[in-house]
Amino acid sequence: MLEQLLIFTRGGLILWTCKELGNALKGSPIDTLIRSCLLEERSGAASYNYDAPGAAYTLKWTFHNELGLVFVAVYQRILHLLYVDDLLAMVKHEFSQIYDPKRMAYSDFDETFRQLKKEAEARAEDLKRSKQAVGKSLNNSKKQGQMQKAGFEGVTNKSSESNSSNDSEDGDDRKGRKLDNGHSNGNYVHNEESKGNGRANGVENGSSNAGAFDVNKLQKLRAKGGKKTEPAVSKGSKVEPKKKITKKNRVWDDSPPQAKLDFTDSVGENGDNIEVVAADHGESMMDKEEIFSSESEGEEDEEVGKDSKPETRKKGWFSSMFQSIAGKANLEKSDLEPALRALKDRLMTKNVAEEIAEKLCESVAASLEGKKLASFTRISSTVQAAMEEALVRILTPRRSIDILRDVHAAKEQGKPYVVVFVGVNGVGKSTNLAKVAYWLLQHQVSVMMAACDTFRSGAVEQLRTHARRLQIPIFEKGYEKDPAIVAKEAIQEATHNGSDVVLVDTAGRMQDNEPLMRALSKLIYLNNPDLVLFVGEALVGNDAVDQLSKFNQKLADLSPSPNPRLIDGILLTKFDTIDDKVGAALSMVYISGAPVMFVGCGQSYTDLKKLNVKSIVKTLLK
Ligand SMILES: Nc1nc2c(ncn2[C@@H]2O[C@H](COP(=O)(O)OP(=O)(O)OP(=O)(O)O)[C@@H](O)[C@H]2O)c(=O)[nH]1
Repeated sequence: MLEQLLIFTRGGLILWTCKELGNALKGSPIDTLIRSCLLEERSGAASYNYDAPGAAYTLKWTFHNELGLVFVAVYQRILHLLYVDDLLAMVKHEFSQIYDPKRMAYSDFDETFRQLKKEAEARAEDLKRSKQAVGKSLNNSKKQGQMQKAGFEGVTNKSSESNSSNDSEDGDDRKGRKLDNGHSNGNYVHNEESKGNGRANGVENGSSNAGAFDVNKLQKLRAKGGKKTEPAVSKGSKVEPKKKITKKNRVWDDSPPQAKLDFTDSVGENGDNIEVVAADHGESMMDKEEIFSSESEGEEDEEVGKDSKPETRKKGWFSSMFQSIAGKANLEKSDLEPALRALKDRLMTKNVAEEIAEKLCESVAASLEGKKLASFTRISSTVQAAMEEALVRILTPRRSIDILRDVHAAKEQGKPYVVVFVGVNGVGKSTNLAKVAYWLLQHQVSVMMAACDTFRSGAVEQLRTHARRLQIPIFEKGYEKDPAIVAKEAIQEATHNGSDVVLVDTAGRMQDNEPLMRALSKLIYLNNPDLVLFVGEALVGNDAVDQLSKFNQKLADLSPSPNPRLIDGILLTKFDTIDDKVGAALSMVYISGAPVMFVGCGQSYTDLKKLNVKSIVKTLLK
């Protein structure tokens, strides 16, 4: 059963919920969806699973981008409700008809919804029944085929019947799909469901379905002596030579009037050929325009007004390009694709992991589809602006992360503030731990280091050197000790000697190394640090996703606690070595949801900075 359906604005104002459903949802699935999916640019996904104690929900949604509305349906995951997409699409359509930004209450929508839900359920039921019917008929025709093979008279005829039955089935299936495409809600309805829609909505569709196994139809087909698809193919192939015949009209010897050479304007007999050439040309030019936003935008925009008026005239590449820029009423996915593809490539050249670039583009597409393009606005500019917004949103920390404030808060409670540095080997954990220590010292915070890399030889000495240079205490117990215990003793020591902060160095480990990940999980569980800082290299590309997602996954899976601590923040190192390939910052934040708290940009103690979101976004889109 559907648990709830909500309609709210992108600003978060709830306009309508189904009172009839009225079930109190367990946990907070809607808040979680907004926080972890919609706000984090993951809205390109098809659905979202939410688990609460005693409930496992699936959430599906659709946007009306033009009106800025969000429609969310919640149902028990176990039920696999087939009609939800269909229902959402219809609710979106109907609600958009009555939506008024000044209106707050929509109780009149209750009845409409009840009706829409009934219809959607009926269609899903029809679909289920027709599927069963198809299954049965398929079995029957198989059985028939087997009997024929077993030696009945007229074997050839019958077998051709069985063939045509299969062909006919395919043919009708195709027909069904075509009809579905015409369905106004087609974009949002699964193929399966839209098949159902088609059948329920139209007599023609219904008969086409029945016709799949209609004996009369089969006999007619057999009489024609050919597959159902053949005439269509031959029809199609006839069209081509016709086009070619028109080509012959272009006889250069006839010294045609000069005006005919102006292909951009021609509507004459040669129009087809000219249009093909012109259209191709136009498209490729358009692609270029989508990728590189040109400086001469203003000039072109002026032309838009002139050229886009005579709709019926055939257009050359010049005018068709403008039509694609300004002539569209509402943006469709196909309009956005070239610009998004270009943007995805650009993000990837900046070292953004492919998976993330892809998801971001899907999300931007979802946020733009159906939106009206402001007149004279390029699709590429619109897409770029939407992507810029999305990137800023992702990279801007959602909660305030003020370490100095938190350090003082811990101090007031009489305990040290504990930071654990984790990450794979050689990324710069110890060096950047020392930089953070230096930064804290600059802010009159007393620091103690804890040498909990008891695994790699030389690690303790390396940290000791930093401690000596910075003149701060270090807690060390040598090698082959349990790092979780060493950290615990270090924190006790810091509590006794009144250190404000304990910085815990840990051994580098690969995300797949289970024993080491288990040890890290234990260290975190036992000491409950205030901050788990993932140290990652800014040089990584696709590997960033694997590192961070597996670190988080292992910390969750291997923790003895039911509420395991995950990564709280990111320290991105070696930023000085990457030029404009700043994509790792985006990939890491996107995959973990944790903010970049520091950026290491050199090998001296002062080379520690805060991330400048604006400049990163600018570089990513440059
Ligand atoms: N250019 C540059 N080099 C850095 C930066 N941070 C660390 N390094 C260098 O990276 C190398 C590895 O640094 P470490 O601090 O030893 O790395 P680690 O993660 O502690 O290493 P393991 O303990 O083996 O896992 C050293 O040569 C550092 O000088 C940085 O921000 N920029």
